[in-house]
Amino acid sequence: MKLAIVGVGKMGKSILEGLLRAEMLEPSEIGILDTPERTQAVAQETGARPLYLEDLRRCERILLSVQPKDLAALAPQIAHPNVGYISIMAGVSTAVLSRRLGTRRVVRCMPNLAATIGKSSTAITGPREAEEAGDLQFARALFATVGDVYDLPEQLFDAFTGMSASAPAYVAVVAEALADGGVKQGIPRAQALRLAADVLIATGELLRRKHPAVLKDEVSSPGGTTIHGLAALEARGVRAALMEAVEAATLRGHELGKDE
Ligand SMILES: NC(=O)c1ccc[n+]([C@@H]2O[C@H](COP(=O)([O-])OP(=O)(O)OC[C@H]3O[C@@H](n4cnc5c(N)ncnc54)[C@H](O)[C@@H]3O)[C@@H](O)[C@H]2O)c1
Ligand code: PRO
Repeated sequence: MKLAIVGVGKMGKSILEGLLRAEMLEPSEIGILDTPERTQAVAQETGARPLYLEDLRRCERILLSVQPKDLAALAPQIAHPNVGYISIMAGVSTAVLSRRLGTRRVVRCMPNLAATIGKSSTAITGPREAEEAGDLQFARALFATVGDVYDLPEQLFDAFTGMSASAPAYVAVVAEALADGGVKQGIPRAQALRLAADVLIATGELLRRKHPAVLKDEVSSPGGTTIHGLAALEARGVRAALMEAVEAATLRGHELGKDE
């Protein structure tokens, strides 16, 4: 078995689907382990092989996509000397992974939910032993099947998590609030939600071509509608709120990574 995925929830399943879509591995080369019901359902849907804990020792690499709180109980059951580990757990450092799993063949990755549609931005880091064993190279290829991959120094991982990985939730709140604003002014709910999604997608495309400040200035006619809307946003401290959101999420990453 080339790869076992432990935890095929939202993220584990997205990555599984990405690597199957890209034909990086055959379904028969991938094993999955979750609750019995979830394992069965995802195996049936994707063709990946259902695994038991004892099968993991025969896998070349294991992708860990369980919650950080589940690592302590899980690690002793899955620690095998000849396996390379790839983790997407928020906050959990390569040092903690190494200690818990008893190997330096550990890779820390941080994708985001856009992996579901092949548009994740994924940060990757790992020690020399993971590079030498080909684990980093494997992880780069794996995450390239679900979007863009960036090598990132580990000290920036919690910041990357608080910004890029958490951002889909921040932006979803912005979309919902925009739609609420439209509904308050009389636009039907379904139409308001569609308009909010469309303008976020289009603005994302524009932001790839021009600086946010330029885009903002181009939309804001002198004495027009937008500058009045912007003044209201500034009065409510929207910039500070977003910066504080990234800081709070980054600090939570530090906390999640503390190993007792
Ligand atoms: N959701 C995101 O946007 C996102 C983004 C980047 C990273 N992450 C990280 O990815 C990891 C998974 O997040 P998710 O959103 O997919 O969570 P999830 O709850 O959807 O999936 C976790 C899965 O792990 C399974 N699981 C729990 N304990 C297990 C065990 N001992 N053995 C096998 N399976 C077990 C659960 O049944 C569940 O299906 C987390 O560590 C999170 O920090 C999440
Ligand atoms: N979702 C995970 C969390 O909220 C990690 C980043 C995105 O902890």
